[in-house]
Amino acid sequence: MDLIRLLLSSSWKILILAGIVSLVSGVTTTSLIAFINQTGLNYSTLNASVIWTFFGLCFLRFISNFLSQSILIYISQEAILNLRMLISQRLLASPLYQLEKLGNNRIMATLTDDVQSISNTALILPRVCVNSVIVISCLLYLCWLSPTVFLIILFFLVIGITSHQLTGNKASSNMTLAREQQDKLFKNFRGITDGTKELMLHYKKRETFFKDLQANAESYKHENVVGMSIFALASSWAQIMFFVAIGIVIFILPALKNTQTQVLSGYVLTITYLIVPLDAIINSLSAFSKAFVALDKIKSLDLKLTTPAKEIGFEDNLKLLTPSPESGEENLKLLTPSPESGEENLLSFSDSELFCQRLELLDVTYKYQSEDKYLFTVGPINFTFSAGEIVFLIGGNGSGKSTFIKLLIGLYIPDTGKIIINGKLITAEEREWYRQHFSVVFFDFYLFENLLNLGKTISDEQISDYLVKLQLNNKVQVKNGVLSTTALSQGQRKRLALLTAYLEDRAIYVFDEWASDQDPIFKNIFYTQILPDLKSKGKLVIVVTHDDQYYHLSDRIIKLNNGIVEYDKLQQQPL
Ligand SMILES: Nc1ncnc2c1ncn2[C@@H]1O[C@H](COP(=O)(O)OP(=O)(O)OP(=O)(O)O)[C@@H](O)[C@H]1O
Repeated sequence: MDLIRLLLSSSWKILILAGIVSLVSGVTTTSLIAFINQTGLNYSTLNASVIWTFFGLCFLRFISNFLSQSILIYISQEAILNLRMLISQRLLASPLYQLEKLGNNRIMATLTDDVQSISNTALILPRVCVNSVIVISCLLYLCWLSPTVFLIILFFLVIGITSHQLTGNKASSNMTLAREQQDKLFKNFRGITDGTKELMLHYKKRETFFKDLQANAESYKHENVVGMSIFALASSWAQIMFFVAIGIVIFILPALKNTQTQVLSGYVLTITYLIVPLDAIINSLSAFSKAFVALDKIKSLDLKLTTPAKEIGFEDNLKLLTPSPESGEENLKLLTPSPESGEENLLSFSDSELFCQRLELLDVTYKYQSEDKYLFTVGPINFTFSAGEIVFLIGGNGSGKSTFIKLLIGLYIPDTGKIIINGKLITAEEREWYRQHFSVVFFDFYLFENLLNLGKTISDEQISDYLVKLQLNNKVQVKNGVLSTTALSQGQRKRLALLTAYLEDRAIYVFDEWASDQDPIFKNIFYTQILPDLKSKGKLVIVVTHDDQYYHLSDRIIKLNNGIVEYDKLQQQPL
């Protein structure tokens, strides 16, 4: 509920307006029924003013109904937009280890399925609101017509709704189980997209994989069928309660109390009209139940969506997320920062701030940990790096090189120890700023087609020159800073990643096994031309490598073994 409050808090004024217009719409609907009831069945009172009043009410009902639905549609879509932005923003602000722990499947399932479930309710929410007003005003009208009839209807309404709620709880637990299966299904779907080649090649593997997928899909279907059927049962029961109520009013009431047929038909008209909106409300409850399951799932990601970023100690992107704790309003505004407000400038650091003379790591350690046990520890690590140095980081598989790199560049937060750049200690406040010193090509890099030339004035011609140097000019063109394609071989894509790093022109370069999938000629160019070129520009270059034939070209070699520095030596004859 906190989350819903937060999502709607930005549009509370429009929400009040929607409430007023919905009220007008509902009251007009009931007035129309009352009007038909009072005058329509009595032809002797028919005159011009009655007809004008009738058409006036029709017009008011049309306008207010249209307006209330439109406003509510706007509000619900705005809430979805805010939810998408909020989740994406908090995901980007979450510590890397938390995202790695959640895994891509859960994150993707939330960004697509959970947001979709909430979107579905957003589409029916306007109708539910308008229908609720109609039901309430019809009930009030009934109460005015006859308190006895009102009490009969209310009695059956309470029985219908209570029994619906009780069975609905059981259905919700099935919905929750179905949602759990959805996470597993997403894992299977990733297997299809990422493991297509392996699955195509191996019949047995494909068969086993498919069986697992089928089991998960069937389990998902089963839980949904059970959950939905329970809801269908509950809805049918609630609806039949209403017909029973009508039966009592028509068949039993006249026997107990002398009631005119005309008055009786008035009750029946009102009650019959009540059934349609009530039916719509009851039928939409299953969608709401699914949305609550989705909200719970989003909460379980522990992204702390409703807590202001400042209070939850997200060390990252603090400057991007500075909500006002009182209302949450500021939070939502900041989801779409406007250039005029200057908010976009908050994260742009001037290049003069981002130099690196000296980078020190003092007793830095990091532990991967699961609930109860430590899985792997890196450190304690003590290094001092200087500008214009080429450092090779070597070690066997699983020795901790990539973990060390993530620590060094500020993606992992050290458990103990200090990182100091140019004499400045890096604390939570500075971490975002600190990361801007690095250009990194990760082993599992991601290539953004259109994020090539950020904030720099580099012409397409200059970029084309780099493409020539990287021997990619026949494959890729650049127009307005956007690459024509990234559909290339793995080695060529890695060269494009290198181009991105080059254009970033940062103080420290880190390459995680960059050369491993380059051909011998380009591997040679990398070690003998590109690295010295960066060094000559005063960059600190850290290279994770297994290419021992080039070890002599570094200024310094650091070897890791089981997370600990095995040796750290300066080369006799560096480059
Ligand atoms: N997300 C993680 N959660 C838990 N343990 C991890 C995680 N990532 C890596 N590890 C553990 O940390 C150890 C070091 O991994 P790391 O990726 O740093 O090694 P590496 O030296 O880069 O290996 P390689 O040369 O194979 O890339 C591994 O033994 C692995 O078990």
